[in-house]
Amino acid sequence: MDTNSYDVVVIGAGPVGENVADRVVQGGLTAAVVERELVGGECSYWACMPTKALLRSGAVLRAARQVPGAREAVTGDLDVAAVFRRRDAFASDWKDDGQASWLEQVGVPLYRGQGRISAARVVEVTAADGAVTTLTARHAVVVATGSAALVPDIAGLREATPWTSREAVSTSTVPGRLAIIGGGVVASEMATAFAGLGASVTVLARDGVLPFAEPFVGELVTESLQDAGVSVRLGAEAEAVERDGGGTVRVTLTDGEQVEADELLVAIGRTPNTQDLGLDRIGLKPGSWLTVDDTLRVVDENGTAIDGGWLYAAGDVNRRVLLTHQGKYQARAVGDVIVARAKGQDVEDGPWGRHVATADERAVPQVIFTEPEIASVGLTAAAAEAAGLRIRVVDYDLAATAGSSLHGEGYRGSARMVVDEDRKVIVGFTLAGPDVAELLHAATIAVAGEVPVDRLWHAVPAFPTVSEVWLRLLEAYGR
Ligand SMILES: Cc1cc2nc3c(=O)[nH]c(=O)nc-3n(C[C@H](O)[C@H](O)[C@H](O)COP(=O)(O)OP(=O)(O)OC[C@H]3O[C@@H](n4cnc5c(N)ncnc54)[C@H](O)[C@@H]3O)c2cc1C
Ligand SMILES: NC(=O)c1ccc[n+]([C@@H]2O[C@H](COP(=O)([O-])OP(=O)(O)OC[C@H]3O[C@@H](n4cnc5c(N)ncnc54)[C@H](O)[C@@H]3O)[C@@H](O)[C@H]2O)c1
Repeated sequence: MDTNSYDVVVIGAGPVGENVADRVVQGGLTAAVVERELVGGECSYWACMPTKALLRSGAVLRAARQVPGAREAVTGDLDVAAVFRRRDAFASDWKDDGQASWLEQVGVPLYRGQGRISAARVVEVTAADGAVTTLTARHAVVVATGSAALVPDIAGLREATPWTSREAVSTSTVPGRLAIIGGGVVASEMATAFAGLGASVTVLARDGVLPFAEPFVGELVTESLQDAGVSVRLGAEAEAVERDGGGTVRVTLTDGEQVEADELLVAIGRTPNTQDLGLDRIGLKPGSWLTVDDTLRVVDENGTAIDGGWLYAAGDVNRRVLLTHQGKYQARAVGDVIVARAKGQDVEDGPWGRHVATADERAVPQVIFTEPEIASVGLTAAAAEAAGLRIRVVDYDLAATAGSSLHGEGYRGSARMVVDEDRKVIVGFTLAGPDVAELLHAATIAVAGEVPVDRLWHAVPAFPTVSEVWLRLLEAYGR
């Protein structure tokens, strides 16, 4: 048995773990990373990058078809094999040499295998050949093990070998008929992608389509999925599933109706990768999400850092926000706070301080790459009200800007600004429309920067761009 000591041991080399280790090393400490699969994690190989590659070709084709002059040049349909080849390249053909060598370059040793906490500050790594290496952390262990698709206990579902996001994202065949359980982000993006690739898609959206977003988001995405031939079954709940000898999957709904498909994708949320992590060795429950304080230190049910505070959790596994960019933001905060604590420096843990992830609560940006694209930051009107804020909501038809009419024919979209009336700052902003992703950061700056609405009148959007919606929203709000 080898024993190796580092200042920090990071379990999980997804986007978050990689960034924690890098940050710690930049701060002058040593760090090692443990990874059981591919360096780069879910995001690089089965989530963000390959899904967006699957979606992009269809989006470009739709965009070209909306512009006279370009439309005439489009004479065929998507080249499905070429779409999959591009996806493969974005998933680095499911090889992690590039990211593993980046770790080497930044001075972070990689231990391949299953990491398990065996005692305070001690991590055992079991390699594929069964060899065990023991790593000791002088200052901190950071759990960045991410999450996996949640498969619910629906009768017959597991036996029917459903797809999770992993299979959907990495397939190289388009099923003739694809049924999807769920109406969230994965369901909406994959319905968009596979409908574009030629599948006949049915979405079983028990709780609606994108129900956590502003209501117009679900309406617009549902409408456009239906225009693309997708059957969107709002309120449909799967009760039983079976796959027959011929490979057909039959989903029986609670109302007795049956939906048939060639593949079934389950997309109802995530479960933390903490099952086989040794949590029981330190008094925590295997399989549970790890609760953290504002400096990302794992805490017990009373909010007390466990065992003197050597254990941190960042990224999906702490359930604060299940998004890559937000996990990497946490990674920067957690890397810096571990360095500060190790060096006896001041910890800036007040709101918006250097060592906390305040934006997780009120300023999370997200883009959903459906048709139309959805770009949002901060609170929805409903969430702001639930948080007790006195708000005013301003809506604007995005298609009414000069920029959007130039963008393409039949532009459909909407924008909503949620203003905290007591502080006169924007606390939420949602855009739905073609190519709105790149408009989002302006809103993120306004929300995180708490820019007063009066000052925003001086932030003049260029003409003729879709960003002119900012001016229209301010005009509707008044001054
Ligand atoms: C289909 C899909 C599309 C998505 N698209 C987007 C998007 O467009 N934008 C966005 O921001 N987010 C997106 N997300 C979310 C994003 O993928 C996650 O938020 C992100 O991957 C979380 O990063 P992480 O490092 O916390 O975890 P992960 O990426 O899950 O990485 C964790 C790593 O830890 C390893 N690991 C786990 N347990 C152990 C152990 N015991 N020992 C050793 N190694 C271990 C795993 O193998 C993995 O490599 C998407 C998610 C899905 C499912
Ligand atoms: N573009 C992006 O930013 C992007 C893309 C994909 C995934 N993600 C992230 O990945 C995570 C996982 O995505 P997801 O779509 O799996 O989860 P989700 O939380 O977005 O949506 C899951 C949906 O399934 C519904 N649901 C829950 N249990 C159900 C059941 N038993 N039967 C039917 N419906 C049920 C929920 O009401 C919810 O609407 C999300 O948190 C998301 O942030 C992000």
